[in-house]
Amino acid sequence: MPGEDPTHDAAPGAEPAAELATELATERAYTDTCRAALDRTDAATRQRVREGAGVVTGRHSGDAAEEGVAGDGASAEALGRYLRSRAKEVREEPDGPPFFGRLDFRSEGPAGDEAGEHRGQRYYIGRRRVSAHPSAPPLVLDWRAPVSRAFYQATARVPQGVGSRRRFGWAPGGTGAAADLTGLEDEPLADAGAGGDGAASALSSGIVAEEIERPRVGPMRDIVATLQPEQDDLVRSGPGTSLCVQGAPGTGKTAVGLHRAAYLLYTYPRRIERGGLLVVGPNAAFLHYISAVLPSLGEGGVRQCTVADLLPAHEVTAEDAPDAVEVKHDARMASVLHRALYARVGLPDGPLAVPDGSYRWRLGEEELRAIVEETLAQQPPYEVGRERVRARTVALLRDRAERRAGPPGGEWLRRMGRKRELTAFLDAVWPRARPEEVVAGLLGDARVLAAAGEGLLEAPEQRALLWAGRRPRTPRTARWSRADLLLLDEVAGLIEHPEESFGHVVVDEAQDLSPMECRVLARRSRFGSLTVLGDLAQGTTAWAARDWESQLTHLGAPDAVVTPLTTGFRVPAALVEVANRLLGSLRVRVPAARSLRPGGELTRVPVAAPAEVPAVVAERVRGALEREGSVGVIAAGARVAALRDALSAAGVPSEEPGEEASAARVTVVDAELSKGLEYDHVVLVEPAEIARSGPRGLHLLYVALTRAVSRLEIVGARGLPAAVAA
Ligand SMILES: Nc1ncnc2c1ncn2[C@@H]1O[C@H](COP(=O)(O)OP(=O)(O)OP(=O)(O)O)[C@@H](O)[C@H]1O
Repeated sequence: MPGEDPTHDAAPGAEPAAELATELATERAYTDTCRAALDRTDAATRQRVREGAGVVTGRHSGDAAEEGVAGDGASAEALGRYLRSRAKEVREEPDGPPFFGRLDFRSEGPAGDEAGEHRGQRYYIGRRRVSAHPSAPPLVLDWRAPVSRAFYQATARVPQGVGSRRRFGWAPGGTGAAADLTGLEDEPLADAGAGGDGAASALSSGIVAEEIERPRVGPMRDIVATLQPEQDDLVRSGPGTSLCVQGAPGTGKTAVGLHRAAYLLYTYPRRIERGGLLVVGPNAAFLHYISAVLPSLGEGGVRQCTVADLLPAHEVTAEDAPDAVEVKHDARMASVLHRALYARVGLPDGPLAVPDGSYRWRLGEEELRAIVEETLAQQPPYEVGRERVRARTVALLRDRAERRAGPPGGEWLRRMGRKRELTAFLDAVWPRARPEEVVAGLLGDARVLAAAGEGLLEAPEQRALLWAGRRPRTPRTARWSRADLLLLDEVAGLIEHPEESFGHVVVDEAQDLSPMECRVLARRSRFGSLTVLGDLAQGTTAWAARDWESQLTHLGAPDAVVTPLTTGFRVPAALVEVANRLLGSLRVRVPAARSLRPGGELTRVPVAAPAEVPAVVAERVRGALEREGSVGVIAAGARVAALRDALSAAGVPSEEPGEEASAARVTVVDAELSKGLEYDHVVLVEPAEIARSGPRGLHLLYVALTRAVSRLEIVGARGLPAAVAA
């Protein structure tokens, strides 16, 4: 590492202007060095990919070597894949600042000893590793490298050997060229007697405060330069651990989940990439909003989808009544379907005779029965069970044959396994099953449903499930509803484990998943781990979880540790206070949020007559547009169309959430879809309507109240719901 003065202890703002200017000039020169190295590495990577071989260099090279991708003769195919994926990033990765932080480790004093092998070293930290040459020491370390951890975790009380932490300020929207480096800030650590912890240091950093306050435009950004210690702890937990983050609104759950994904991919590329990493979000608008974060962290190619995207690809042509939807999402359905499937298995009702040339082998009913019963008791997937019965029946035949004429050969065994009589026996006791057949058989037949549902489903629930008018002639012609696809997936999973299985799954807004949806994910992460993100207070679906314990069990991660995050980075204090009033009415136990951001503007705009609301909203939006940042108009779903019309009549262009970048700064959003999103200025329309929009209306209002980064205007003719007004 270059650098003659690793213990540069300038206090923030204490430097004379001339000294700061010199420092800035030095850091700009370093920026140029990094950019030149990056350009060379990218060109070299492209060249190697064109040639289809070579040695992995530059970013990720450290972990790739550790993991043996390049070094130990692991297949050329793996190397090719690796290079191709890297080259893809080279092209796709947007330009940006080559580094955002610097660590100067101490060379003397007690903290110098703590520094260990890093004693006296200076490290720059960035989104990706930068090196001038594969064998040269890196110019910039990847933020995920082990030593970078001190950048996030070192405090004056526990300096971890760090003498000073430097943060860099870059012009927003710049390309990360030297001229875009606009400021720097030093934080001396390891000064005996200095107080403070991570959070205090974050608040005292002007650069962090500026980043948190920066107006929100476009999709979500990464927070890698300003991750807080408690967030970093979650990000860096190992691949074998499932964790659950119960985070109040705006505490960075989504950000933490995405950064953990990037961390796992970097640190455990083989383990995680083998299975693949999956990010699950509630809807397309949300996925669009978060889609740029992983690529900006250098990780393209991660699958980001909804639970519905994972389900069997049948066309949805039927719609369920609400009571049917509710039962189909209920955990009891898993047991009902299990029974319906296994109701097909029967015990043998006689002996089995299998011809073998001029001879006939006879197997007795008792021994056949034992095979079926024992296989059932082992609870293998249904299809595995069928093959197990076949194999064990053939083994019985082999014993007979062996006693008569010595051990038969492999060919004989294969021939026996394919015997018509044996397959007929299997079809009788353990018939093949297809998910469509099982589900159609259950929903289309009151007797089958009554048998499978006995003791599990009440009579009205069974009636709600039963296909009355739309009973199909065959499972092929069945018309499936959205919820039916969950049932089909469940049965498919009982028949055979899904082929698609992920090394790690990040689930956002997990409180909103039904038990049956949770099971879709549990099936696909059987050998992996989960990052479960959510907020019980923001549960708005009919089946939203009221506690994490049961939700985590449905997700197949009952041992996941639940960690609360309560420090909010989005909603300012004055607005958090309003939202917190609602918590008492929500019937869930969650710690209240507190805001890292002081201030916030709350305006109430009472409207005299309901008919005037759209025009008043348009007027307020026009006012909001005079200031910087995004504007979100949040309302009950039924109002959205009228509000869009009112805005367009007033000459204000607006868009729907998730639309590809357009010029509009205004988004009109159904409260249901506002989850996970944020706007600098929110115009909340008729909160009383949102509160009354269903059994979870107050939760929905809580979501809507917590979307504003700076300003919240509440517009309506119907007053505030009592729970908030209190
Ligand atoms: N350490 C941080 N530094 C800067 N900004 C941060 C930090 N943590 C979170 N933020 C910002 O706070 C906002 C909220 O983050 P995020 O959407 O991840 O929160 P959340 O807990 O998922 O919120 P919600 O529950 O409302 O969906 C985002 O703009 C995010 O970039």
